[in-house]
Amino acid sequence: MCYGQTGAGKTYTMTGPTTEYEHRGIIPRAIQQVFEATARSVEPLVTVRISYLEIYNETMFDLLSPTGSGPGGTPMAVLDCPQGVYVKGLSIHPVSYEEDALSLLLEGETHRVIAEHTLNKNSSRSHCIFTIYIESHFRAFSDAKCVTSKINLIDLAGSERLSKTGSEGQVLREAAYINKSLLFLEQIVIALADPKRDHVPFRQSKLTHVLKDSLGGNCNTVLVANICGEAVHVEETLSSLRFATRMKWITTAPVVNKTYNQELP
Ligand SMILES: Nc1ncnc2c1ncn2[C@@H]1O[C@H](COP(=O)(O)OP(=O)(O)OP(=O)(O)O)[C@@H](O)[C@H]1O
Repeated sequence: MCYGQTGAGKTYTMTGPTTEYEHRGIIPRAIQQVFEATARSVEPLVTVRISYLEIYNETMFDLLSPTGSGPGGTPMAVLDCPQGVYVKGLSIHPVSYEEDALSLLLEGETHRVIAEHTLNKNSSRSHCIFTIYIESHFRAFSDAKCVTSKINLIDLAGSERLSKTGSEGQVLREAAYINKSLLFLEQIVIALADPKRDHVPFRQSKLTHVLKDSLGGNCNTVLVANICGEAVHVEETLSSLRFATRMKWITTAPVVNKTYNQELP
């Protein structure tokens, strides 16, 4: 997950420039590694699926089926289930090759909401979650075993000091949603890091609810704190580093998601 002030390079870190493959971002690299690993493994029969969710102004959109999540389409909702949270109505696409997954990433990118302000010509106005679902079936066991995993690759919208971005109208309204949802995220992180807190209010925003099992659940979480190095941004830099420090206080004890006696395809 990439976190930081607007224009600090979160989208660049996650996706990289479209023209220079050698500088590709974390998402294309993760896709590559997943497919390299599946090609190497002989025993498990692996299926890989992809979804791409956008949260814009507290509303969820399916970047891989934009009309489906628009007006009149399937309403999307975050649901809690024993295996974790999932988004009802979000399309999930099976992919067999790295290129298929990269095409879906590119397709989703073209549907993201962006706008221009003083600090970034192409500022993301939404939080985006690219998810890779991996299911491995092992036939060699007497009881067939299935291992399921999920990688959430998250490009958060950037926090904005309105005095610096000079945003107006729609862009200003978007900034208000972005700053509010990042504040809720920070509150969740503070609550998760406090062992005495017995209630963590994940449901107070779509972002925190969707990320419930990526923050305090059965997961490993890596945060990239993007900062602008100039002295003029020192306050935002300190704020991002404080958030990153709080994230480090959260402890999780992930276990492999195994199920037995699954019907093999
Ligand atoms: N490491 C880098 N090398 C070259 N260019 C970069 C790098 N990081 C960021 N940039 C450029 O800086 C600009 C801002 O980066 P980017 O859009 O990734 O910021 P952001 O943190 O996602 O901003 P926002 O929160 O507003 O969406 C872009 O033009 C991007 O190409």
